[in-house]
Amino acid sequence: MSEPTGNAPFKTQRLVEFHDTDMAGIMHFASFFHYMESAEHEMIRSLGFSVHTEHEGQKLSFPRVSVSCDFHSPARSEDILDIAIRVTKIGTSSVSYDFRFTCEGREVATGAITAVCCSVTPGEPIAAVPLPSDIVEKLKTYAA
Ligand SMILES: CC(C)(COP(=O)(O)OP(=O)(O)OC[C@H]1O[C@@H](n2cnc3c(N)ncnc32)[C@H](O)[C@@H]1OP(=O)(O)O)[C@@H](O)C(=O)NCCC(=O)NCCSC(=O)c1cc(O)c2ccccc2c1O
Repeated sequence: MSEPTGNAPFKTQRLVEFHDTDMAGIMHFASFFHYMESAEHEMIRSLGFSVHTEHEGQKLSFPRVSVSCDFHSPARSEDILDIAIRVTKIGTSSVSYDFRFTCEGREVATGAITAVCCSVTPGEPIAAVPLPSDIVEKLKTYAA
């Protein structure tokens, strides 16, 4: 596991789309999971790699093994959400992130994802493999 570093989180913004809200006029809970996923992929691209990556000729994938979200106040269509991501744990093959959604400083939701670095070989079951050291170094940029 990585040592705590106190780094600043990765930050991005997302406009709440009308189609991501429900009949109560508030953002649907499932949409938060899509926004977390998109923000995580954006963070990974900002670090110079991709969720579709290869290492030493091996295709790597990052399936999720745990995802959660707590909802503190509603978000509405056309709200601009600030999303902050911290890398909270770098394991042997797993990486965990925390997410914080705010809207003009108001806490909207907090969530978490754990993904596992896996090798993907056609015809074989996916299996966890150690995170490559260069990816570990990049992920430390946003370590909590
Ligand atoms: C992913 C698995 C193949 C892992 O099984 P395996 O037996 O190989 O590994 P371990 O069980 O030893 O665990 C490895 C590692 O993970 C930690 N861990 C396992 N479970 C949990 C958990 N519930 N919470 C927290 N941590 C967990 C464990 O402690 C180990 O940590 P280390 O750091 O010590 O190594 C197998 O679990 C599996 O096949 N699971 C099903 C995966 C799945 O179907 N997920 C849902 C869909 S995935 C998805 O939606 C998705 C979204 C994306 O955005 C992607 C982006 C990029 C690529 C792929 C994406 C993607 O698939």
